[in-house]
Amino acid sequence: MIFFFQMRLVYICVLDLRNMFSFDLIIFIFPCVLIRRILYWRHWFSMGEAPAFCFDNLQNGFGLKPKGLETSADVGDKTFVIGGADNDSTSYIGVKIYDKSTGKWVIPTVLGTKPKACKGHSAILLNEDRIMIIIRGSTPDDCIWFLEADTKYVKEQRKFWGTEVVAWSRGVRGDAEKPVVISGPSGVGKGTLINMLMKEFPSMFGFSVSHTTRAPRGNEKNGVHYHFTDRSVMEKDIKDGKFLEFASVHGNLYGTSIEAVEAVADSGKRCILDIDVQGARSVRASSLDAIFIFICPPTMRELEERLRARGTETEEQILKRLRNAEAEIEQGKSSGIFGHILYNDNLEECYENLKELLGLNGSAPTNHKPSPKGIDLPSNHSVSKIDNKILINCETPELEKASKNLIALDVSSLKGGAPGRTRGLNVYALDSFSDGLNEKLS
Ligand SMILES: Nc1nc2c(ncn2[C@@H]2O[C@H](COP(=O)(O)OP(=O)(O)O)[C@@H](O)[C@H]2O)c(=O)[nH]1
Ligand SMILES: Nc1ncnc2c1ncn2[C@@H]1O[C@H](COP(=O)(O)OP(=O)(O)O)[C@@H](O)[C@H]1O
Repeated sequence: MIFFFQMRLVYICVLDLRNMFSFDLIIFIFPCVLIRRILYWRHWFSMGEAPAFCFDNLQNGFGLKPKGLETSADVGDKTFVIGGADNDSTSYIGVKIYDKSTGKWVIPTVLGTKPKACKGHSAILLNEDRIMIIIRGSTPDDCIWFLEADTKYVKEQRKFWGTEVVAWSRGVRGDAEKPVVISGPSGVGKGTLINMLMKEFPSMFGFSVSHTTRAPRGNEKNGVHYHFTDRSVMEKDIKDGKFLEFASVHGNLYGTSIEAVEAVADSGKRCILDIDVQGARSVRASSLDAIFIFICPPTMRELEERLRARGTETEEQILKRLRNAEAEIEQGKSSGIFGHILYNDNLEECYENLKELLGLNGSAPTNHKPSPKGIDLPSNHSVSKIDNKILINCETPELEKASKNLIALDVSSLKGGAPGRTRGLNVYALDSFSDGLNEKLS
């Protein structure tokens, strides 16, 4: 009996639906769709703009649908929308996040160097944690960027800021040589040894110009020896994540900006950092793979004589530096931070030892890598992805004449990343590229 009534109910429902279908169903469904669209658009109008992209079903984490100036990518339950103006200004590409779990839009804290606003870009999701952006019609050095959405760095920064965080990183071809970190007490001869190295191998080494709040000495130039900075400005830059490391040394603030190290690597040179033991410890804990060298004085008495003979500090400053020197030498020798300890007794001998350690004594080194060139992309191209290769199909009239017009970016050995550059991009033309175009990429 109950079964009979249930069947009857199902039958009536089906009949009702069939009756509704022609007219009633349309009346029922249409407002639902309309309300959903209005709710969806409301997000956009509350952001001050109309939707300029469409969400697509991404296959295997790849495939973004650019429309107008914006692209979007899903990472976990968040949709990252890239394009339009930056939150603060119209100069940079903006980022906003739609959190599907809460149904809310979030403007994230944006770290790293941001790419400038552009006429358009393509975007591809890589490894479920970063989005590669290819900027149309930009300069060769400025066309590949990475927006880190869920990398280790972003996860750490999210905890630190207590907000949603994304981080930009510029893509660079090839890899950089290991930087050299040189530490030692004030007056031991670090600057002297570094100057000798830079003078003998000017095309090989570049100095990481630190920031400091100390006053310049008579012969020191801003931007060459240090970036002399106000404490408040430097503290803000540190908070904004612009420094690889920083420390309070002899009562002043010193720090290595990420840009200082990356600029040297960009020029194809090996970066030298003259930093104190605390700074060396921070670099050691960072993702920067470096060689760590500690310079020791022959005796404390000799150190004092060199400091006094240099004549750049007041008596009070000299005494402070000498007091700090003992602890620094102790740490330099026993902390395990430094892979190499050199004694600077005789300057020439110490310099020879330094060169040997860097593989530079004997004949002039020949293994100096040329500075990696940028990628020369035409302004019109389309992008696709196969495994670890991004294929860029060029559409310029010049390239249409070529037998093939594909550029491949190999992203299988990416290194580094935000807050510095993403290195290790490998770029090549596909096989039957004409010779002239192959040259462009070499
Ligand atoms: N942590 C850190 N230390 C630095 C930096 N730049 C310089 N120093 C160190 O600060 C100390 C004082 O440097 P400076 O005032 O130039 O005096 P000097 O070493 O006697 O010539 C030295 O031990 C430097 O190695 C930096 O960017 N970070
Ligand atoms: N081996 C050495 N013997 C004697 N004087 C030295 C030696 N090395 C460096 N000096 C001198 O010691 C002083 C301090 O050297 P500097 O390079 O300024 O030290 P740091 O950069 O470590 O503070 C300078 O006047 C320099 O010419």
